[in-house]
Formats: sequence, structure tokens, C-alpha cells
Amino acid sequence: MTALEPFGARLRRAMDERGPLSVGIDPHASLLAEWGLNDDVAGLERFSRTVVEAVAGRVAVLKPQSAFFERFGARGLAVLEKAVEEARAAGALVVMDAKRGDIGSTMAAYAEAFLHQGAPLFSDALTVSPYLGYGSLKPAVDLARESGAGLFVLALTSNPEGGEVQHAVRPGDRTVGATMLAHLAAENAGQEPLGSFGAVVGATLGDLSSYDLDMGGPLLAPGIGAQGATPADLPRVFGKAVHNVVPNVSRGVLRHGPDIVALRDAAERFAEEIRAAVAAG
Ligand SMILES: O=C(O)c1cc(=O)[nH]c(=O)n1[C@@H]1O[C@H](COP(=O)(O)O)[C@@H](O)[C@H]1O
Repeated sequence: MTALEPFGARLRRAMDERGPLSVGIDPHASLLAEWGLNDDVAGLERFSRTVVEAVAGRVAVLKPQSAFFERFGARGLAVLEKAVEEARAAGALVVMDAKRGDIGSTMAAYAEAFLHQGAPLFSDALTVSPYLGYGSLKPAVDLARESGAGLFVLALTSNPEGGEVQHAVRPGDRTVGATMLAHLAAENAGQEPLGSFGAVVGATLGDLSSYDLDMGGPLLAPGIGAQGATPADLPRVFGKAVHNVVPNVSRGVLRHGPDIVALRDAAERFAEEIRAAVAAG
């Protein structure tokens, strides 16, 4: 199978053409109820199809959260496969949020599941956890390069508990989070206009000026909306790296469903605020 154009280049173009917003597909049981849907596979399918129909033709990225689909077993995964296919057909890049991480030999199988072209759940990029050691991700890095896919490596997560691991200082060295950013900078070296190996850095984190966020790849920034961050926070948190930020909003958009126009308008409002904040930053 021929490799796709590298993910970083495809993402840069999508961000330039559509704006950088990522909308999450997170079918929480509480959202299914708010939308008047049953907490079953039919409700899941209706929810994810509605989100795809509302925004996949407009935003750069759709980020399905696999846990909400895995909850329903094989039939949930079938819904996820369909959502990936339809979102990509509508021109959105799909970042599969599965946060996989394991010893290298098992990581190779996770990579096959999400990053091998032709796999039922092939996605443009995958979120991965480096907390078995960055080197354990090598099979995913290698397969992503081969396929033209990308990775988003958890570096500085949006949740308040993340700091105990990610801000920990290695003896005689930098923090664990900074170490992950440095590994990614090495992966992305020489990749123009943007590398394919991104970091997850929460928009909730406040001042990150002690971190070198300019690592040549995209920064997936969850936390806007339900977790309390706003588009206006982006320049303060990300500094000059703000132009490489893909801000994600899940519940902040999804709570406006099931009406397609209301969902679309909500995404458009976030997109507009993000555009203004980035331009000012
Ligand atoms: O990798 C992620 O996407 C992620 C990393 C992180 O540090 N924090 C975080 O919230 N996420 C995901 O981003 C989404 C945030 O959802 P909302 O808080 O509803 O906008 C969820 O799917 C989370 O699993």
C-alpha cells in the first residue's frame, strides 16, 4: 500500500484551510440521555452519525474517544469504524483517542490496529501513552512513518493529577513531560511544514513558559469548554507555539445536540474564538 502524505503536512493544510479546531466524539451516557437517545448501540450510532454529519465537512480534526464505543463491545467498535470512515470521507482528519501504551512487542499490535492502512480502524493519528518509556512507542513511530499517519504522545495532560508524573524531575535532568517533548522534537527534526509526531498538552495548564513547546509537531490541546479552559487562554499557555495548536472541544460542542444546526453553530463559535485568539497571540 502506498504511504499517505505525512500526517503533519496533511494536518497543516487542514488547519490552514479549515481552522485548527478538533471536535471530540465522546458519547457519554449522560449526553445520550440529554439527546433523548437510549444508552445502547442504536443510541451510540445515532449520536456519532449526527456529530459526523454536523461537523466533519468543516473542522480539521474529529477525535473519537474509543472508550465510549468499546463500552458496547464488538457492535460499538463497528459504529466507531463507520464514524472513522465517514469522517475521513467528509475531509476531516481522524485522531483516534485510544491512549494506547505497552511494552514494545505489544505496542506493535496496537500500532497495527490503528496505524496500518487497511486496518478496520485505521486513523490519521493515534493518541499514545509514553509512560512505559518513550522507547516503548517505537513500533508505533515506525508504522506511522511508513503509513503517513501520526501520533499524539501524552506529555502534559489536562487533568490535575497529571503533574505527579509529568512534572516529576528526573535526577540531574529535566521533567518527565519535558523529556517527552524533547523526544518528539527529535522525531520531527527536518519535517516541513509540520512534523507528524505531536504532543498532548492541556489547555488548562496555565503558564508553560518553562517548557519548550516548539517541538516541530502539532500540540493537541484538550480542556476547552467542560474542563474550564477558554480559547482566550491559548496564547498565554502556548506562547509562540500557538500556531501549531489543535484545540479540542468535546462536551462544550456536544451538549448542543442533537440538533445538527445547533451543533454546527457551537463548533463555529469555538472555531471563531480560537481564530481570533490565535491571531492576537
Ligand atoms: O488525549 C486526549 O484527547 C486528552 C488528553 C488530556 O490530557 N485530557 C483530555 O481531556 N483528553 C481527552 O479530550 C477530551 C476532552 O473532553 P471535554 O472535556 O468534554 O472537552 C476527552 O476525550 C479526553 O479523554
